Amino acid sequence: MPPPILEARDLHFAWPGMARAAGLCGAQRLRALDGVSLALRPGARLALLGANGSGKSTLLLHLNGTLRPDSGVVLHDGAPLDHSKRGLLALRQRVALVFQDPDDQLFAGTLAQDVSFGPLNLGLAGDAVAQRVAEALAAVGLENLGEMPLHMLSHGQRKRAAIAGALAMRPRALLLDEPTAGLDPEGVSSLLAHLDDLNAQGIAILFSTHHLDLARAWADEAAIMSEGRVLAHDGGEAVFSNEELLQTARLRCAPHRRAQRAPGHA
Ligand SMILES: Nc1ncnc2c1ncn2[C@@H]1O[C@H](COP(=O)(O)OP(=O)(O)OP(=O)(O)O)[C@@H](O)[C@H]1O
Repeated sequence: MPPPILEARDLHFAWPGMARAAGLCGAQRLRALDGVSLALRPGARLALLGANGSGKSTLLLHLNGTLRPDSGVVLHDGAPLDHSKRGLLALRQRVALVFQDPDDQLFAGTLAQDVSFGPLNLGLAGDAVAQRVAEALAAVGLENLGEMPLHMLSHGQRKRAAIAGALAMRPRALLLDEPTAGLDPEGVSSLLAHLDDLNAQGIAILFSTHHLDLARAWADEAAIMSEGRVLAHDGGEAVFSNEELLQTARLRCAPHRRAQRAPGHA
């Protein structure tokens, strides 16, 4: 098995104010991450599954160095992350995170301007930047929309634009937080096809979701998060067929039954 590109080892993390909030509402949960370990290997197709609030986004923010753990360590190619400005710039050329809400990521006037931000920041020359922008837009099927103002793109197009911005850094690992949220079925299938192409080019892909069917359809391996812990990380079917595990992680629930109306009730 190849060594991991990224590895989280025993991460603990509490958001500021979490303990106080837990006290106020009587909750038991004091930390967003409670001893998380997870490895992402070259070429992986890994789904990070968990119910709302299980800690997926918090973990992804640790994997790209945005957050620093209270304890534990994230390794990139076997070395602890360097959180200096220079270290993070180097990391983000290798590991790109795409946020759940594209509007947290996109900010420049036109699509092409936005996607060129990362390469420009690397100090690349104009031709090299243009080349990267063209490649990234083509990889997500937005090659004809480069001059479009961002606010004129649909939500699905903005999701793909955010991925293009990440790809322009030519990463080896792409971390996607709920990439299908807000997409219609056609948008989901087109996004998965783009992810297939990227993975075929050797990019390791980790995406978070709470949709079991989606994870089952796309991923080779799955990690299940619950209450700030990784309960299991294994080949897809070993995880997806473990009903007890899926129920513990609140990824399966009893079907909703509509209440019966009283006889004679109009
Ligand atoms: N900015 C924040 N400030 C304080 N607490 C936060 C913040 N972001 C997340 N949390 C808390 O951290 C825990 C984990 O949240 P996180 O967003 O990582 O979960 P998630 O699995 O990504 O959820 P979702 O599927 O709803 O996006 C939750 O208890 C949440 O309330």
